[in-house]
Parts: sequence; structure tokens; C-alpha cells
Amino acid sequence: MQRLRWSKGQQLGQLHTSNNLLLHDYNSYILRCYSFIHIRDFICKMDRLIRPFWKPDEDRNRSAKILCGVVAAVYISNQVVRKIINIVQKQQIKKKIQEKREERKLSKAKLEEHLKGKEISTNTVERILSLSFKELQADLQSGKLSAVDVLNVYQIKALEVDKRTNCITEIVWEAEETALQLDLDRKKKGPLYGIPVSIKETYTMPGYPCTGGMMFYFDDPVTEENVLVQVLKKQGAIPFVRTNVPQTLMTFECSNSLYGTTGNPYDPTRIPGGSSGGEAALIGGGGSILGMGGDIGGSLRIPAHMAGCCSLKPSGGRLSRRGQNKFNKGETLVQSQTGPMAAEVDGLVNCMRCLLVPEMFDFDPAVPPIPFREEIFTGNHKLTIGFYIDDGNLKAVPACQRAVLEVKAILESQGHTLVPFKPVDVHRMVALFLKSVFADGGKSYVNVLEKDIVNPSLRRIIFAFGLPHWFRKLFSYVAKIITKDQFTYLLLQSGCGVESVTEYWDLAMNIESYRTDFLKKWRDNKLDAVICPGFAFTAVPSGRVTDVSGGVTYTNLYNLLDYTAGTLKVTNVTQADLDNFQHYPSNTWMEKNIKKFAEGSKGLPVGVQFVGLSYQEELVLRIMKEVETCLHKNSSKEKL
Ligand SMILES: CCCCCCCC/C=C\CCCCCCCC(=O)NCC(=O)O
Repeated sequence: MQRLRWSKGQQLGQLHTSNNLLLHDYNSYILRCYSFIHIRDFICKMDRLIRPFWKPDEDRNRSAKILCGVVAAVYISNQVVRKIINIVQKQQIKKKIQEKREERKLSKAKLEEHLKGKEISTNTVERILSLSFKELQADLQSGKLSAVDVLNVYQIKALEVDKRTNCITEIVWEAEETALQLDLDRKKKGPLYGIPVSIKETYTMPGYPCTGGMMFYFDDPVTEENVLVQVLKKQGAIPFVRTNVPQTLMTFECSNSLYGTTGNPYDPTRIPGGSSGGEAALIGGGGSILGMGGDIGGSLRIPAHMAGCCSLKPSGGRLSRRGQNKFNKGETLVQSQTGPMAAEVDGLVNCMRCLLVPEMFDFDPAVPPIPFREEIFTGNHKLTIGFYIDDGNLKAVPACQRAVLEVKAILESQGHTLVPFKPVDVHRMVALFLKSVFADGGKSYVNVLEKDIVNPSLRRIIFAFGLPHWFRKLFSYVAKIITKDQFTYLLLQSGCGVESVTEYWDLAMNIESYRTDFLKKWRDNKLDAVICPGFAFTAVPSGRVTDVSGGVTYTNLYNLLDYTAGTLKVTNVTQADLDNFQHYPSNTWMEKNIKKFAEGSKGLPVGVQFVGLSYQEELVLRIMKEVETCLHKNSSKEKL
């Protein structure tokens, strides 16, 4: 592997000699030209070179013309060579993608064959799949069920869900061996003994690619196992499949050229959300009871809401981030946080309980050593909870509004006090967020995607991110006039990132000042927690995410604040919700798109978000559990 640097020290990224040799050599040559030959020296040299070809008495204009011609010819041929190399490279990538797809297909077929050979009865499958998290845990602990039986049943169901949604990227082949070992060693049962766990593709596991949906990272060697995977295994859990993500992870589409597009288990023509979309599709479809994901702008919560499961985005690095999402490591103002996803809140609670243990604090000393605080989770004092259905950017669609109001009624019936709340200026917030996550103007993503087949859903945005900053900023005003969308304007403006260290420090200070203002409002309202829409809308058709990307303000607010936030599926879209669209505004481009994409959305899941201050994971889980119990959701294993 070699590293290539632009003259100003900008890192282009890691290049794999196998893949990029041709372009690497060519790039090095061109870079050397740009870096080492000062332009004036270059012109002098050219001047000396061509001087013998013109007569001394001739006009210098002629030499200037020749010089310009030569420079233009060099520039054009440079572009042509680059284009040709790019085309050749893309062909190689396409071939490789095809090979990998075949390998994955074969691997899944092989597992299917293996499971068929075991002749597991439909009865056993249905019985095990119908167990709630607690029941499954109890049956495994008591020895009523073996780890291998449970694993095989979930493998069967996972493959079935995968056929409809394409949510699995890799089968974890050592899972069965692990289960057999656990069954043999019954005395040493960890609390998660025999629980199969699905793992997001961005979690490092040696032997498995960790790409974030980007071909560029496919051959990156994975040496270190993700800390949470290590702890889960120590607690007896069995990682059994790895799941799909969107290309770059910075969208909620869940599609990439390497693994393809993941569909929603409720309607495979629609998105499952992202970036932990493969996880949500699998869990929402019943193929996994517990999974692990990550979230920098909503990636744990958007998919839980759209594909019908629950998730928790912890705060403050409460769970180790080591070995997850290596793709934007240098960006530390808003960080991607790891967290669990599950079919029921009990899955989230048990997972947190089993992760917040000395082993994790030992593996990653950067994690604050705070164990799971049972007293907060089981507390029963009455709370003051803020609620809102419109964050001031995009109004939530009728189904998402209704879901919040239903949860509000449930919480009131439990004796809590619900008060209206409005977040502090979300446009100010999203500008800070976009400036942070695209601090380099999106350059690192654009560079990496130059060597990939760009997902169709990202093409427009990648093109925009490739334009010069001055043009993007100018165009943002035009876009604002055309779309009337503040978010589109901000994506183009703030997506340009920062120009200097001073600007980066200012950005950090402005984030702090937003956090201060928000906390003041929270304290003024004497809030313990907040409930709000899981997202602005329910699952949209695949390929259309950039047409409605403004919905992200409902989730990324709590990343910028670094608060705890969980999502729970509470209802499904009804005909009445769709009829209520007549009251939904259609002033802006995104509002019109949201309305259009809602057609045919009846039956889709709808989640609600539960928010607490930093380090309030136990409190948020307590409220989620209370609501889930009231909803009589002992099990979210809906038959789809
Ligand atoms: C330069 C390429 C970037 C492509 C993405 C552009 C889409 C822009 C729209 C909205 C921006 C913010 C979306 C954030 C989505 C959340 C994803 C997330 O949380 N990922 C983190 C993770 O998976 O760890």
C-alpha cells in the first residue's frame, strides 16, 4: 500500500498497488511535475525549447501562441490519459464487483444447503422465532435450547429475509463452530450465551471486508477486531452475519456498487433507511434479534424508524468506537457513535448491560467506565417530557406526527407531564453539522469515489461536491430560489467546509455555543427527556434519498448535541394518515417530493424518537420500555 500526497499536504488516500498501479504511476508523474517545476521555470524551459524554431526578428506573439498551444495540448492530453485510465480502472472494478457478487451468492447458497441438510422442522423454526428476547435468553440459559439450534433457526430466517431485501453482505462462517463450542462448555455461560448477533459491515472483523460500501477499501487488511464484537463474544453472543450500508455511510439510502441495494422488509421497493440499513432490514424482517450499528447523523435511528425495530444511539462515547467507521476518523467535532439495534427494547437494554462491563473499559480505556445504572433504568419517579412534531425545517408527515401524539398520550396516562418544546434554530444546527462532517468540502469522499462506481442515488451530490467552492456557493443561491429549500442551500454552502484552521476552531466554538443555547432551553423547560418524530417521513422509494435529504434534521440534531437518543417503532401508516396529507404543505421542492413518495406507503412502520441528555442511556431506555409495554409490544416479530 502506498500513500499519495498532494503538494499542499492533502492526503489523497491509500492506494492499493494491485488496483491502482496504472493511475498511481501516472499520478505520481503528474504530481511531480506540478510540485517540483515552478510554473515560471516551466515556461522558461518551454521558451528555450521552442526558440530555435522561430526567427529572431519574429514577433514574440508567435512564441506566446505556440506556448499556449503546447500548454493546452499538454493539458488536454493529460485529461484524455486520465479519462482512459479511469475507464480501464472502472472496467476492472466492475469485473471485481461481479466476482465478489458471485462469491457472496455462492456463500449464501452453501449455507442454505448446509441448513437444509439439518432438516430443522418448521415447528422448531416458528417456535424459536416467536420467542421474545427475554424468553430466548431464559431458554438458552436453562439449557432448554442449544446455541446451535438457535443459531441455525436465525440463519434460516436471515437468509429468507435476505432474499427479499439483500441485507446480508457476508455470512460469518465461524458462527456454527462458536455455537458448538459454547454448547460443549455449558458451565461458562455468559449473559448473552447463544444469542445470535448481526453486525454492521463497518465493524472490523478480521477476515471480512470493511468498506463502508466503497470499493476503495475492499482490500484494506482488517487486523483488529472491533471492541464491541470482542465484548459481545466474551458475553456469549454469536456474530452470525454482516449487513449492508450505503456507499460513504453519509446517506440513508443503503445502496452501493459492491453489495447492491437493500430493500425495506415491509416493501422492498423502498429504502430501509441508513446507514445501518442492512441491520434494520434484517431485524425488522425478523431475521435477527439483536444487531450492532453506528450513527453520526441518524444511522441507528432512521433505519429503526423506517424498517420497524428499535435502536439506541448512546452519547459521549459511552460505547467504544474502536473498530467502527474508520472512514471519517479525523473529523472529531461530530463523531460516529456505536450502538445496538434490536427487535425489542429488552434487546437494547441487555446489550447495553453486557457491553458496559470492565472488559470494554479495559479494551478501550477512552470509554468512561460507567457501568449500566440499574437504579436509573428501574426508577419510577414521574418525568417532565418535552414533545414536538415540527422541528422548524420540515414538518413531519401525518403518520409521524400521530405516532408522537400517541406516545404523548401513553406517557401522560403513566403520570408523566408532557410539555410542548421546540428545538433551538435547526437551520443554525444543520449548518454547523454539515460544516463539520464535510469540513474538507467532501473532498475525501469525492476522491475515494473517483475510484468507484458511484451509486446512482449519490451521483448528483457527488457531482456537486466535485465543483469548485466558489461555484457551489454561487449555485446555492440559485438552488434556494428554485427549490425554496433552506436545507439544499445549506448543503451546498456549509458542505464546502472550512478554509483554515481558524475557521475550524470557530466552528468548534459555534457548536459549543449552540449546545449552550439548547441546554438552556432544555433547563428552562425543566425537561428530563424529549419525544419527537423518528424522522420527517416514512420509507421513501429506493434511489430518491437526495430529493428528501432535509429530513435528517430530526436526527442529526442529537448527534451535534451529543445527547442520548433512541428510536422505537410504535405504529404503521394508516389510510387516515395518507388522507391527512391534504393538510401537509407543498411549498418547497422537498415537501412536494415527500408528498409524492408517500403514495403507496400504507402499512409502513413508524417510529418515535426518545431523547435524553448526555449519559442518560438508562433513562431513555426506561421511557422506551414503558411505552413499549403500554403498546403491548412483547414482541416486534410481526409476521410480514
Ligand atoms: C460527498 C459525498 C457525501 C454523500 C452524501 C450526501 C448526502 C447529503 C445529505 C445529507 C447529509 C447528512 C446525512 C447524514 C446521514 C446519516 C448517516 C450516518 O449517521 N452515518 C454514520 C455512520 O454510519 O456511522
